[in-house]
Amino acid sequence: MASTSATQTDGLLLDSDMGPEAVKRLPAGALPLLAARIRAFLVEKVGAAGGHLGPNLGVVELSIALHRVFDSPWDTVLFDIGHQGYVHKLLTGRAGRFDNLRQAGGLSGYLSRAESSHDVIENSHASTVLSYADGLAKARRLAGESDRAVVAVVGDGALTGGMCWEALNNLGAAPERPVVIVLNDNMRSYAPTIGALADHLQHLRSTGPDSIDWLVEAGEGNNKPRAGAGSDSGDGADRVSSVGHHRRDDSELTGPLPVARNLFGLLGFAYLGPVDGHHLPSLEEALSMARDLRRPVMVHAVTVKGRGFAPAEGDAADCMHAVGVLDPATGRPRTGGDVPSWTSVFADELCGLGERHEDLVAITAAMPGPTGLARFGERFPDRFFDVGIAEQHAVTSAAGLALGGHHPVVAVYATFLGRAFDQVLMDVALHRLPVTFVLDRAGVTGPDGPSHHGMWDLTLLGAVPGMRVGVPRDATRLRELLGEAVAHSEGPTALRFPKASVSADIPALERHGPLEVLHRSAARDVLLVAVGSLAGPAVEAAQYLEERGIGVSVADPRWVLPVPPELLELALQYRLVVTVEDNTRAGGLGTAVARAVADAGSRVPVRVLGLPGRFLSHGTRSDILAAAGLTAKGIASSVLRARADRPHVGAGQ
Ligand SMILES: Cc1ncc(C[n+]2csc(CCOP(=O)(O)OP(=O)(O)O)c2C)c(N)n1
Ligand SMILES: CC(=O)[C@@H](O)[C@H](O)COP(=O)(O)O
Ligand SMILES: [Mg+2]
Repeated sequence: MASTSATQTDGLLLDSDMGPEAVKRLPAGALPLLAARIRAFLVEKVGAAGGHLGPNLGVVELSIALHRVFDSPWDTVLFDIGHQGYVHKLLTGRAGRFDNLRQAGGLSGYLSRAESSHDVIENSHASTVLSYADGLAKARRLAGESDRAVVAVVGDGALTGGMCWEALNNLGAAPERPVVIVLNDNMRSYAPTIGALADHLQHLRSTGPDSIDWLVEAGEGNNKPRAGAGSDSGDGADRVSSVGHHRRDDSELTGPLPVARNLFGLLGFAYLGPVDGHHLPSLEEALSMARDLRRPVMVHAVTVKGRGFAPAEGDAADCMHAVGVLDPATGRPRTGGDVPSWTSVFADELCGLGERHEDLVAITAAMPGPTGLARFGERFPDRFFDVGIAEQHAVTSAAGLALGGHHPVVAVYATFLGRAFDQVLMDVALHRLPVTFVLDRAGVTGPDGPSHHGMWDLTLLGAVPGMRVGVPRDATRLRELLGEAVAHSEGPTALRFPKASVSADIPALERHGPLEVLHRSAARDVLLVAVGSLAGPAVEAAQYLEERGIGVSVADPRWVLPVPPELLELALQYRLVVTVEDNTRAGGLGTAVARAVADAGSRVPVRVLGLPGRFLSHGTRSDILAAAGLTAKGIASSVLRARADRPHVGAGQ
């Protein structure tokens, strides 16, 4: 085999237009150098911009092998979540675009059909990939294109999500639809993956192919047992890699397939593995076999999250799952102010409440660290539950805990609550159960793009009978509202706060029930109703307008949904009401206030300020809020425009 010089490899492989064909043409001997170059590239670019470093370092060889064995985009290679798609992007002509990774107008941190025909799933919510694969495989078969492979890459964490098992139930029963599932098993979500599935994967990893007791040959159904493949059964099996992928001679590919005695084999999948997910020859062998089997198959690849970058591999917390700007030499964060985050205020307060309320329990869906529940779990291990990436289960399990006399706190990112809306509505609210939902990353999150903005929770929760939604404007109100929420036993409550440094405290001038007045004008011109952290910009806007002779008062309802009667009473005293929320305008607080004012028979105009009713691309939180007019300047401009539209409306009309 001709040796490939480093220069040629370097020059050829990470050019901005390098595509899968170039990767296929590479001699096997050049691949370790390609992998090393990709790792160095990832550390440099993700260290400079922030992003998902650990997950992508773990799939370098897997992504190379996928693009050498399959012909994307003729074959479809799907990634679950897509946070581990950087290497795929590098191998599909986008190496030159990583300098503005996750920045407005730049490369998305997830897959993007606008970027490439090689990208399919844009949704970053976990556990969807097998269902997409099921649908695509059906479409390929109906089009007579079953020769186009459908490959689904799913993580061990995502496999704890219920949707995966709904899809496996369908895929395993359809031998005529040859979906290739690639399980990227790095034993972690953020933290180590929990549950019986994780235990089963550990069994498969630790016992190697001998764990595959070839029970019976498929097809004729004869019951001739076969020795464990990969052992010294003398059946010609030989290990291709250290982890234990075994090799069968070609005759076995055409003959009836044995059934592996493991979860996937018993569900109808051929099982190939465990394969060393960093050993390229084994990966290419297993993926080629999977491709040629022409039936549903699970390739179990064992990888290391953060592989090849010591600070990530050794990071016990989360293997640098998602990082900010780093020093590539040390892996240490370059930024990181000392202003506490909303999450840290919540984490501390919940621990304090846990001391005072023995009925308090906490539930996370595989995100103890990012949601702040890890501290509660360390303090109260018996009252803390990580259920895996399983928000639907988290919510209904919380309902069960509430039925058992506890007050569960379910902490999830706001965007992921949508996954469990039916459970919130029918398993919790219908039974009027005391469950508190704490929605972190509410509103615009920024670099994680459209499926990560938490911009629909007020709309969803506003439709839930008996649900009370609190939105703190600062740390003091977060502590107050959390205490009020866990003391509320007549039904569910929810609190939401953004991915940001916590806002400076804004004292109240007056208190009317749950509502606080933050800025009072003698003239009852305009009432600004500010939701949560937008109170600061609203007060700033009011001060700006007051200097220009326009009387603006600012109210913070604190408990925003259902609309407090005190808010309606106040609104009816003004000539114009303007609501401001970090939520889609479609059906949030503003819509509820407008409806309450109309239902009261009043003609006071209500102008709703919020996020536009469309998907918002990635960028910084501040830029996206500014573009939506949700800054002091934007709010002031909107008030001026609203007044100009209705110059003569009197108070209380
Ligand atoms: C429904 C949902 N819940 C939570 C998350 C947050 N999240 C992003 S990546 C991740 C861990 C995924 O673990 P795994 O599937 O094993 O992939 P890995 O990061 O290990 O490659 C989680 C929980 C999500 N994207 N979707
Ligand atoms: C992919 C995923 O869902 C998260 O890892 C996402 O990147 C949010 O991370 P933050 O915790 O930085 O908001
Ligand atoms: Mg994982």
